[in-house]
Amino acid sequence: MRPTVAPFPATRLRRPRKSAAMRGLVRENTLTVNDLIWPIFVREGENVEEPIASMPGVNRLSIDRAVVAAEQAAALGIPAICIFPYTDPSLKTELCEEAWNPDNISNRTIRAIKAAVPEIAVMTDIALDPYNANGHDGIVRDGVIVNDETVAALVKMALAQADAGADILGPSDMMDGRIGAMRAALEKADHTDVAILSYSAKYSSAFYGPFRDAVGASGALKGDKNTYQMDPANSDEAMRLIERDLMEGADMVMVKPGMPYLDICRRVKDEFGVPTYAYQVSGEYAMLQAAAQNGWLDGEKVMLESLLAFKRAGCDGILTYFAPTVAKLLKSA
Ligand SMILES: NCc1[nH]cc(CCC(=O)O)c1CC(=O)O
Repeated sequence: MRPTVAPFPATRLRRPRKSAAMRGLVRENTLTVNDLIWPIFVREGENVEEPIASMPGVNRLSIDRAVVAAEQAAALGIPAICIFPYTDPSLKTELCEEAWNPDNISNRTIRAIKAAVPEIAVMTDIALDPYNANGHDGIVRDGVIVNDETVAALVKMALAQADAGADILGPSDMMDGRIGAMRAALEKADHTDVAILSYSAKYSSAFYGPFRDAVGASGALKGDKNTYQMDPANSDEAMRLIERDLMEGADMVMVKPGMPYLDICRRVKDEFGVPTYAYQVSGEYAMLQAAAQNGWLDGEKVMLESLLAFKRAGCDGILTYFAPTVAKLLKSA
């Protein structure tokens, strides 16, 4: 970069910060409603909005309420909604067959939303944990999460979601080879327009705790996910995973969690220049909400600041539980 700072007082870097008008003129990044993907949790029932204790302000919704949420999101201009299922414990098995049931809670929600609000993009989650008796993202044999058998199951899951009308598939399982296998299966099934947003750099993080409560996987999970999710110590490895998933047919890539991993977001954008997303995960949401509820932080301000930081780090969009709140704020601003 060429030097742009003449010696003081020729340069006074406070000049462009003098007023809101000046600050607006020199602002490098902005957060807009187009940057938001809203994750929601769905469950059985009718007219149900069940609070999740560790995620204040977030509810598990029955399908009819999820459709209303999608209508509200579309009215606010939110481009995409992402569906996560709370599965009845009686449907969880070792082989996770419910995951590719065309009529599971997730696939019925996709159909209901696409029928009522076709303009909103529907994203899904592809991983076995909500359907697995042991809470893992993959099939477990003799204590080992088996890769290739899991990929075969994930492909069935992906096809069922595409058949239900999903616009964006979100593989969050971290198995090897799953993007290529899904892409090939989608092509073969004539689902040529279904996008894959790969959770490529997904870390084995303690920030997922509240989410596991939300989908009812916390109690079931034995052990940790360290043999498939990434070591939080690594950064070069994330670049290899991103490149691998792009080469296998991912359209968009994700870094997860968000705020503690902004360095990874920046590297991905700089090295690959592809549509890059971050997930502001449940634990990040819980931290900000808890502090705001105690009056320790200004909730609205930290919400906006945390999301703007993702844009500055190079992200094209953010999955955030704050999506409807922030969309309303941006609309009224
Ligand atoms: N594979 C499931 C999945 N998909 C998204 C999240 C976390 C989202 C959040 O914490 O908000 C998880 C949890 C996990 O990997 O244990």
